[in-house]
Amino acid sequence: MTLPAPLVAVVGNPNAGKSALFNALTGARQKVGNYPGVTVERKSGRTALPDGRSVELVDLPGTYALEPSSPDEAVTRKVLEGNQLGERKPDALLVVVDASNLDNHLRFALELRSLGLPMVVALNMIDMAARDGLTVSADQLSQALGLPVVETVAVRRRGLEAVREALEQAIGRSTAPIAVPTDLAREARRIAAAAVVSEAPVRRWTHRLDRVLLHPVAGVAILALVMFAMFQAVFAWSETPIGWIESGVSAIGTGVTDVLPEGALRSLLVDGVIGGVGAVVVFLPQILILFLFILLLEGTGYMVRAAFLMDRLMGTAGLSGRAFIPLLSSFACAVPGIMATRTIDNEKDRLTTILVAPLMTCSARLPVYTLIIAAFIPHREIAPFVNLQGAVMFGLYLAGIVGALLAALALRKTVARGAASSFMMELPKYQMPALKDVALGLWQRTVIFLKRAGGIILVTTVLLWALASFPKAGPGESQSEVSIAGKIASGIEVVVKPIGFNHDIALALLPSMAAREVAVSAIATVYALNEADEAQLEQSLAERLRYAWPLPTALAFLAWFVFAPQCISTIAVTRRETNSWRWPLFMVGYLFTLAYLAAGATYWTAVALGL
Ligand SMILES: Nc1nc2c(ncn2[C@@H]2O[C@H](COP(=O)(O)OP(=O)(O)OP(=O)(O)O)[C@@H](O)[C@H]2O)c(=O)[nH]1
Ligand SMILES: [Mg+2]
Repeated sequence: MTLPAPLVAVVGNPNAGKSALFNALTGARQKVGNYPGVTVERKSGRTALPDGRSVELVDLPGTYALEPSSPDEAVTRKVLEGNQLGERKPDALLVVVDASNLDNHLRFALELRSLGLPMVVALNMIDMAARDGLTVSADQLSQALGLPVVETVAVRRRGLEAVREALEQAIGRSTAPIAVPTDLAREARRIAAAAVVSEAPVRRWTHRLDRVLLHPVAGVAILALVMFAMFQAVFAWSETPIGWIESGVSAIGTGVTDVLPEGALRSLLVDGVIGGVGAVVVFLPQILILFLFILLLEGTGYMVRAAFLMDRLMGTAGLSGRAFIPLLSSFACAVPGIMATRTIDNEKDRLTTILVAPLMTCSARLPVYTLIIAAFIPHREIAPFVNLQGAVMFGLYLAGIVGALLAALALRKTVARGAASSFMMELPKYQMPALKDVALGLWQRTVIFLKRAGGIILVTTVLLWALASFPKAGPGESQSEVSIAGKIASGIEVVVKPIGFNHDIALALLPSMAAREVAVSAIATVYALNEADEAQLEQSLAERLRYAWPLPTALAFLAWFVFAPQCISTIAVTRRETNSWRWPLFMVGYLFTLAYLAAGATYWTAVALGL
């Protein structure tokens, strides 16, 4: 009776070069099949050891950790533990690691030691590492890791004989399991550092920076600080350019007033188009400052680190780490964010992400937030370099994020029951952001914003102008009460009065379903129609609001906008991406409920505090 050839499983992180090494070792002697019951390819082949014995190699899918997060990874784990149907338990492991990405790849290698199987480590891609200015020593790595390590360049067939020799020595040797270190990432970093002979400055700096920026406490604190500074800048740097746009808009308005005779056309242009759309356009500088920060952070390589830091936090809320990028793009707009959830392959993970994406503060909320903040929150330093206005804005963004995490947690316990799958990402080197890309990104945001202003916002505002202009108020009557829009608003007011909303807000709510910024243009238009008084027209919208609204009402309005799904496009894209009306309706329902409760709680708390 002949014994079957020893089985060696080729394992490692995705893209380590497993298949390349497997192909190089087995040459033409490969067989392809499927694991019974699962659609993962089983590729096996033979190679001859120096002593003439033959071993069977099986090439496994790339895996980040023993805890599987995908069906592929589940197969890998089962094979390694000898539980996969149709596969015997391996006699040894050939662990392939990428030399230029050692600390990431060593984590899995360290976990694998707990299986108690003989292991050989192929230190692959040393050519790529050398090109990056990194020299790694197989001997030093072997010592630090306590395993045989062989240098390979799989695609150039370098190191194949050494792998075969190492396998020959390893197979059959009894090996005790080594417990997985408690701080796996730190241990992997330590061992990787011990293996490095020399490193180019960029790589060294990247590692030094990462030690601080990826630290679970310091790193998160720095991220919060960066975000905080970003919102401070949104207010601090925008004042001057906003002043320019305001003067420009008001000059155009005066110009048109001078040229046209009094009448409906003049009112349409001055009160509707220029007054309404102009009130939104002034927020362009703030949006650009916000995106300048985001683009710079992306360009330096920091954004991926932010995702890495958030991964754990999102995991506790039941969100997949893959949700980070869709949620991050939802800060620009939930529509592309929701479309980006297609990269999440688990259905429940994806649904949860879609349902909470509208809670990320999109740039369309910025005009609303800024208007109310400028009107009601004093421009005052509460600490050195910390302005109250920026702090409130930061708080509103934070409220959205916290709301999203809590909502995800609740959804995971109810309609989208299940646990989140984690993922690992490759961290790029730090670099100077390419200014051309940043400029291009800002230009694109400008175009998007102005197109919205000239499109949906203009159309809705003109429509509202018409509804708010007719029928005309008689003497002693108020235009905003008598008009069609005013009548509709009075109906809505009944519902929103308990949460402190007034007639102005009730009037803005319906049209701002088309686009959130319309809340600003609508209020601006209605005020322009209402007040023929020249002196009042000279005042900015913020100044007029300050006198017209009590503070608790303004705060309730802010709280409302953190949660309310005031956006038809988001509802439409949710319908398309989930392929039914069920989830968009659910989303609208739960978000409006949250908005109502939050606004009410804010209003009554503020009233109780005597604000
Ligand atoms: N320069 C260089 N490239 C390599 C080396 N080994 C593999 N590659 C390349 O790296 C890429 C990934 O290699 P694969 O063998 O497909 O990696 P894998 O580990 O099987 O990846 P998954 O199956 O996705 O987990 C391919 O483009 C290979 O050509 C190497 O030693 N040097
Ligand atoms: Mg492969």
